[in-house]
Amino acid sequence: MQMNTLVVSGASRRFGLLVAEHYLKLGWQVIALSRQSSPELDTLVGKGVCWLACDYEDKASVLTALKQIEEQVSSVQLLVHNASYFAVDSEELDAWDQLERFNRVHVQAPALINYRLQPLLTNLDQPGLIVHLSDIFADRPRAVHARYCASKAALENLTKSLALKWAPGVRVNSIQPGPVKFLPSHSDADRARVLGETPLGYEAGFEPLLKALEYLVDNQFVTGSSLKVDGGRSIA
Ligand SMILES: NC(=O)C1=CN([C@@H]2O[C@H](COP(=O)(O)OP(=O)(O)OC[C@H]3O[C@@H](n4cnc5c(N)ncnc54)[C@H](OP(=O)(O)O)[C@@H]3O)[C@@H](O)[C@H]2O)C=CC1
Ligand SMILES: Nc1nc2c(c(=O)[nH]1)N=C([C@H](O)[C@@H](O)CO)CN2
Repeated sequence: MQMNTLVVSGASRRFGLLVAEHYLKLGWQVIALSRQSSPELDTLVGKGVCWLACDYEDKASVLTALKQIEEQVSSVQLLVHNASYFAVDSEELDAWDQLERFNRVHVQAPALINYRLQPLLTNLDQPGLIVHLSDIFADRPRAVHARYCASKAALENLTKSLALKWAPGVRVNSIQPGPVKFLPSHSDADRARVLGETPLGYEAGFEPLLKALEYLVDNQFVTGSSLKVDGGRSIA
């Protein structure tokens, strides 16, 4: 029986690393993309994960990774675009330059990879699945993150248009996380404020996102959908 193949970006740490580890344990062939590796990812490489350098801001880097993927596999069952650049609207970068960065990471690189790997994902018996990691802020933006939110909103729209375009051979869905895991840069005050705005009121970690991903993998009748995993923050 042919081995399932996962391609996941932003795999050096946090949620991307968890996804790579999870599917490796399930016996999948895992192709992990990131700008650099990490000690944790190196450990997974030692267990069989294929790491490819891929900078979502650099088209040449993405094209090189795509060539390497096409040389290694003849089909892909799951493609997870997790890579993300998260920042407030910059004082240093103007809207043009900062949106250039956000759009490359959240829109252009995912689109370039999706279009190129679509033939490897297409299967009428068991459609390949593309999952975009989006954000609840895509639908209900935060002023301080206006440019980040705009790029994630574009990713949401791309999710739906590609789901229409490539059905029934490929399914395309997004996951919209809420405050699942803070960054070290988040102050105690930030954390308290955010959790105060979240009805379930706690930092859930990445496991709920993994459960959402598994649901999308398992449920063959879901495409063009966005799954919110946010402790209720988007309705507060
Ligand atoms: N954590 C949370 O609470 C929330 C997360 N999300 C979304 O969920 C996803 C996972 O979240 P989380 O793990 O916290 O994300 P991170 O902020 O940890 O970023 C994910 C990865 O993106 C990679 N990355 C950044 N820039 C680039 C680039 N130019 N090219 C390639 N990779 C890049 C980083 O790896 P490296 O630097 O090694 O390249 C990093 O490992 C993200 O898409 C995020 O936007 C949404 C809302 C809330
Ligand atoms: N790439 C990332 N995007 C986002 C993160 C993150 O850690 N990495 N975190 C959030 C949370 O909503 C956080 O800001 C708490 O509200 C949004 N996007």
